[in-house]
Amino acid sequence: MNGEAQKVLIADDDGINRQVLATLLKPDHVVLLAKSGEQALERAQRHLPDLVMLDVMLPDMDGYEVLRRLRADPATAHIEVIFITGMGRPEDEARGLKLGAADYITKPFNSTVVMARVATHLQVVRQRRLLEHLAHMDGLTELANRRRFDDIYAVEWERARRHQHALSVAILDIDAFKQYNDHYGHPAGDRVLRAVAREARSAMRRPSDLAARYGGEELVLLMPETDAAQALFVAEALREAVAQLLVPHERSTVSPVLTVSIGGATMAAGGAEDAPALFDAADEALYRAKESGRNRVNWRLECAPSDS
Ligand SMILES: Nc1nc2c(ncn2[C@@H]2O[C@H](COP(=O)(O)OP(=O)(O)OP(=O)(O)O)[C@@H](O)[C@H]2O)c(=O)[nH]1
Repeated sequence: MNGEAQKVLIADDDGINRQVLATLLKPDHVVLLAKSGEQALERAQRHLPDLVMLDVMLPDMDGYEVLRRLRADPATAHIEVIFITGMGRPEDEARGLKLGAADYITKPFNSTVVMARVATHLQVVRQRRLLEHLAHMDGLTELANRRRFDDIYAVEWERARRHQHALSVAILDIDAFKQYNDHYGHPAGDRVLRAVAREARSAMRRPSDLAARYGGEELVLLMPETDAAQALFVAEALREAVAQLLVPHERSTVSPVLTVSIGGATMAAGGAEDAPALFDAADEALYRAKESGRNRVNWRLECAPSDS
């Protein structure tokens, strides 16, 4: 995450200024260019740069208006903006900063100072991203945490409903994990949880798939645009992959090695269950997988389409 070059959008109607700034920034950053306010907004929305270097005087709208519009759109609201301008009066600078600009640089500028300020602001962006990432992550398994799952689940459920896509969700529970902890110790239990999490992560092949840690020893899998047959296949492969880790579990009544049970449910394209009902169906399927002997996958094949 830290190694990627950060994107800087330079919005200035003066070709020479654009060139000078681009030459300074190109060695270490991905540079995008815009000549007008409209172009700056369009590029910002499309490329989501980390930082915008914004001239106050643009032909179609002033930089303050560009900044206001960036802040008004949730997708671009958090992009850092540095004003870079010939208007050096303190009131101009105060106005820019009040609107939420990170910095204000007056022309003619000193290249070394510009570079240093850009580096400082990009560092802040990097640290903020890292904090956001950590806030969404479970520390033990490095999977997404429950909060992250709940957010993504709500978004994907709504997307599936709107576009009439299938949506599959599964809950995985380690079998006889209490006995594992009791017999092998909690640190060994943690190692096992991490190993199962690694398998869950690698079972999630598509970019929109998500594996998350839902609670103590429960993981959840979210598979958008995946019908019941495909999701069941993935879940079965994951169950098998965990068994194939061949982690000895002397106290399990299910198998001599560590196993998992998985319950899943699929909202069929056009189905109209609500998001909690789909999750409850997966939970119910997990309960049945446990009840019928563990080390198995149980699927609620299709959620009933709505009557309406
Ligand atoms: N090592 C470790 N154990 C955890 C963690 N979170 C929860 N657990 C343990 O997971 C166990 C869950 O136990 P139960 O809910 O009884 O489930 P189980 O023994 O797997 O029984 P079945 O699911 O019915 O097969 C408890 O012993 C918890 O202490 C964790 O982060 N690390």
